[in-house]
Amino acid sequence: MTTYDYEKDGPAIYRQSFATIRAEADLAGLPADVSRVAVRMIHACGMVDLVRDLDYTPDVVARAREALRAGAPIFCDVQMVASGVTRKRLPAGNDVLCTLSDPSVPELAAKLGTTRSAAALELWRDRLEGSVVAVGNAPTALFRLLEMIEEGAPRPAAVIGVPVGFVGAAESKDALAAHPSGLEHIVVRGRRGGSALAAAALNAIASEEE
Ligand SMILES: C/C1=C2N=C(/C=C3N=C(/C(C)=C4\N[C@@](C)([C@@H]5N=C1[C@](C)(CCC(=O)O)[C@H]5CC(=O)O)[C@@](C)(CC(=O)O)[C@@H]4CCC(=O)O)[C@@](C)(CC(=O)O)[C@@H]\3CCC(=O)O)C(C)(C)[C@@H]/2CCC(=O)O
Repeated sequence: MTTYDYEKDGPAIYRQSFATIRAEADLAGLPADVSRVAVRMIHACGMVDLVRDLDYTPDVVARAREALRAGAPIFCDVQMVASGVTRKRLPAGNDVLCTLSDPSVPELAAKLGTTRSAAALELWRDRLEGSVVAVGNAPTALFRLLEMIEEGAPRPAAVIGVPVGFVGAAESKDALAAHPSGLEHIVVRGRRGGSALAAAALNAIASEEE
């Protein structure tokens, strides 16, 4: 049997990863709190050039952290994002909610003529005010959130907007960044994104430790 020489110490793997990211990624222009979030996002996808596409409002990390400390719920577009949130990092035992699998959603989507991901946001309204929203997959969910806010829905405290893909992903993130409501946000411009990135950003925001 071949014996491979590889690192088996979990904390050592993390230390080495973060040191590599800090050596290779150009984090110099980022505020300290956004830089920590960027490191975690790069850690989740292995792309040190992600920083190039990162866009954010300067207070997004502070506002999201404040909301979480006050007990705000976290709304996720898909279960993959919700599953990636490390519960023990959450400062107030915050609820992590994904309404995509609610039995009412398929019918709602058919009625509204949209995806299930977008229709599922109709079930967020009651607790949307001051919440933290993490969109890692579905561009239609992010577009729908912006439409709902224009229609007068309550405002979340912050939005992690990193849907991935080729249809609507870049456009939905551009729309969030340019939205007249001035929502606090962090986005990865362009096609890149994904549930793992959304969860990593959320986990970094939730606790200050690296
Ligand atoms: C168009 C959709 C896209 N999905 C992508 C990538 C991935 N999706 C996975 C999975 C398992 C799920 N995707 C759904 C959200 C499903 N995906 C869509 C929709 C058709 C529309 C969303 C939109 O355009 O905004 C969406 C269904 C819907 O009606 O909303 C999912 C609900 C489908 C399902 O299983 O029923 C499901 C979410 C499961 C959950 O709750 O966690 C993948 C794992 C793909 C796979 O199964 O192979 C993958 C995960 C990517 C990630 O990191 O999250 C895209 C690329 C985002 C794509 C949208 C853009 C495009 O260019 O096509």
